[in-house]
Amino acid sequence: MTKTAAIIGGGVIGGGWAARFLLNGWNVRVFDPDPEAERKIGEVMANARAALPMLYDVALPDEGALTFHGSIAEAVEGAEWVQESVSERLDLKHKVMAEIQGASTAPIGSSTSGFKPSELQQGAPDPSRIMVAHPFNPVYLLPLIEIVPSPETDEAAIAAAEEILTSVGLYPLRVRKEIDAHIADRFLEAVWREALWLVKDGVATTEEIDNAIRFGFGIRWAQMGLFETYRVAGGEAGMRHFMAQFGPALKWPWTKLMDVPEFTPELVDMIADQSDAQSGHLSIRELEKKRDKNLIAMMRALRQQGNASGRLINTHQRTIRHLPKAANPLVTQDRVVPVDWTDLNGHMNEGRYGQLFSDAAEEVIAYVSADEAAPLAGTSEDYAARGFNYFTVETTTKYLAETQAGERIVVHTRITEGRGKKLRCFHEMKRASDGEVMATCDQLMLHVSLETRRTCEPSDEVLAKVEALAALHAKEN
Ligand SMILES: NC(=O)C1=CN([C@@H]2O[C@H](COP(=O)(O)OP(=O)(O)OC[C@H]3O[C@@H](n4cnc5c(N)ncnc54)[C@H](O)[C@@H]3O)[C@@H](O)[C@H]2O)C=CC1
Ligand SMILES: C[N+](C)(C)CC(=O)CC(=O)[O-]
Repeated sequence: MTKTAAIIGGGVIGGGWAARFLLNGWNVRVFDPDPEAERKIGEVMANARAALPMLYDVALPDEGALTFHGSIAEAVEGAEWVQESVSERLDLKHKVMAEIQGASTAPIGSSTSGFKPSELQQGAPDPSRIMVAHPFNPVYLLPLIEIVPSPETDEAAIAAAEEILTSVGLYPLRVRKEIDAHIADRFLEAVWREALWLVKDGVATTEEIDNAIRFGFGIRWAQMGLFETYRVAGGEAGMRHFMAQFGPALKWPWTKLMDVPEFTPELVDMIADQSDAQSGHLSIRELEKKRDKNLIAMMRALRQQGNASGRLINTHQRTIRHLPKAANPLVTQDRVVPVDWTDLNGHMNEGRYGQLFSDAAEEVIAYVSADEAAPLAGTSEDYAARGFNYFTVETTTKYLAETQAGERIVVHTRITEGRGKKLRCFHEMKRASDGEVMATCDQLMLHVSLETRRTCEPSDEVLAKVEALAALHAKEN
């Protein structure tokens, strides 16, 4: 049965939450008194629909239903999860929590950037169901959610939150003790404070500060964070040496510590003018699109390495992927062309067709070798772990129409020869929207032992599945 989330407050963050749940197959019920809320969420949804599917190599679940409601009580009806994302005012959050709990017993996550859960729980009918679930913008792409319970939050509610958020591809990080601004915003604020001083003191422009981040430590942080990065920087002696060498510098006046530059009109003008000079030629929507494409390309690179956010996406993908069903043809790919697959001609590069048809062949191998008892049942990875695979020895690809990033494509595969060690497939890549055939690939594979690295006969079970599929595909459609 389709699950339901209620989103209370549909601004920048509530819109992102709505998109994350909807694109993962949940129904979403929204309440926001702003008459513009529906339009704003529509714009976030458009960005999310263009972006999130590109992170995966399989189709996301069918989108849930998005509905708007006239009151909090109506919006939370039937919801398994309530996400509060109203403006950052404690009195408003208290009022909203009371209204939610007047109509629902579901666990509630608050998007608050700074308030502690015990502050949110003050005066609430049932504090045990309230916790902070702090996301990062854009919520539909960035996986981190800081889960901050107070001692009054019920363990079962926290466990439910962790399960729900993981199921939609998020990374719930439980914060051990409540503290103002949780973990990440404390860093962000410290960095921002320093940056304001550097601009005010004329040391750097907004663009130079951004360059100092994006050409250097910003890239490092995305894959190893802070401590692992510094451990490596300590050389062979690791963290102890790093601390001995750079620890004393913490006491030198490298930073302005807690001093905050006053937001005088001059400072605000200086920063806003520099920011306009840096990025004013692009609208916010254009900047969002640029940001989303860069994030997708970076996270897909981390997927290839199986690290950090990339590892999370790989794990999540396993939960939404399905083994192809016996059919003529077999549907071996259903996905959206990601931004990093295009080239300077602005279309999908020919090398990526090889990747796509290779992925389609992996699905055929997964189908014929599926062993329900095996740990990775239903993936070709599992067959390789059992010491066998098929190697490609010949392909002929025809490129029939241009393919753009963001297009949903399907691959239909037929087994044209399935005898002994031989497995020959004919793949047709089609545009999902109109069924136009955009490329074809004739691929011959041979069954191989990964131990001897030589061809060998498949087992009787695998061969029987290959032959049955070949017989099915020999029939006219
Ligand atoms: N903008 C950001 O970068 C991030 C914000 N947050 C947190 O998310 C929350 C929301 O922030 P934003 O989305 O940025 O603000 P926003 O101003 O874009 O959206 C707030 C929304 O709440 C709605 N609202 C006001 N009163 C309401 C009520 N009684 N019931 C339902 N909706 C109501 C407003 O109409 C507005 O659409 C805040 O707690 C903020 O700290 C968390 C992470 C990042
Ligand atoms: C600026 N902010 C404190 C609202 C930022 C966040 O809370 C998280 C983010 O997305 O950077």
